Amino acid sequence: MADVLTITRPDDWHLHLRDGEVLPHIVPATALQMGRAVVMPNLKPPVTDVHQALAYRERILAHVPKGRQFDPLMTLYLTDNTTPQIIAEAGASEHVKAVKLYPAGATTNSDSGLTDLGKLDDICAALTEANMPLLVHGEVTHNHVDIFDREKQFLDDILVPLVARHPHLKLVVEHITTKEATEFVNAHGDHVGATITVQHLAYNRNHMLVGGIRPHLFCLPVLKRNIHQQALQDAVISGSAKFFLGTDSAPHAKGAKESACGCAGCYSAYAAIELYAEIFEDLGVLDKLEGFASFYGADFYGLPRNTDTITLVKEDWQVPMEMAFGQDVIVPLRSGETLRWKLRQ
Ligand SMILES: NC(=O)N[C@@H](CC(=O)O)C(=O)O
Ligand SMILES: [Zn+2]
Ligand SMILES: [Zn+2]
Repeated sequence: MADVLTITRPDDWHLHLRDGEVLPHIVPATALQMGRAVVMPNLKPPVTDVHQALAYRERILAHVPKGRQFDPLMTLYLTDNTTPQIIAEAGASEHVKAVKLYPAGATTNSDSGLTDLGKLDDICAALTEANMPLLVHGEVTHNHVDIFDREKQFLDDILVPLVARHPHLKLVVEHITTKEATEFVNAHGDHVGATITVQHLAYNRNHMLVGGIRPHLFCLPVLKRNIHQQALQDAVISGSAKFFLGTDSAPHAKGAKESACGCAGCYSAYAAIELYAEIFEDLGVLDKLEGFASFYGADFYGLPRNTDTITLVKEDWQVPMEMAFGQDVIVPLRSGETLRWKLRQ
């Protein structure tokens, strides 16, 4: 088995960088690996127009290590006040690449999200016109729907009719977690894709709940049963260009996760490509890593593929138990464990 793996530089098509005093601890991790990242807009308050997105982008760029060319691809947060005019402005801007739909109450900082999904039609028409993708956190939020069924129900109730009404809309179902989501994506044309995280490939709900509750594996959409994990693994094994890398790396301070009401989100960006490499190798498809990590997302967004490369070497290293996070600390995914691949810097 090869001990050195050189691939085209990857991109992260779903990333939370947060803001303020944690940026110096969070931005370099991704900038050292990835050429670009789609930066999620769920700040407090959320990023809702081009002006705010460009200001946030500058705050991010201030923490990119010298000598690295890292391009943050910005997104706007859809609220009840988003207009087709705002979408058109985003479409005309060089640095805003997509719009993110959070159903109100679905996840971290989603309280400004869309309360009336009926408003989506005008937005989708404007997005189609601008050839910009709609990124969705695909979960319904009704109290009576079981948390493990919320993604499937969103597909059935919202996305199936939406893509039927907007057949040319580019749609990314973010951080998919179910067999049904892989089927939905596969059943549609090239304009429907999905991101897949490290944690949803590597774990199922047993890992989170058997033998004690592991708050650092809690993210949204929540880990599902093993047949769903296997469906996601099958999606990447298939090598289909509809599925691409999106870490959904979502750091929260240790205390906010190890709490009576713990926050959702896993921090994987510190070693994103190494973590995916290990999974792809375990699945016997290391040769499919480059397409998933470096080609298919760029192709979907209609952006050029990166032209430089990164090299991973087979070298055991131990993940720290904690990492700096502003005044706080964060517990990274696989903290204290040994990883097999290391990015050569
Ligand atoms: N994935 C998560 O569990 N959390 C994300 C929000 C999100 O992507 O849904 C976060 O911002 O913390
Ligand atoms: Zn989400
Ligand atoms: Zn996310």
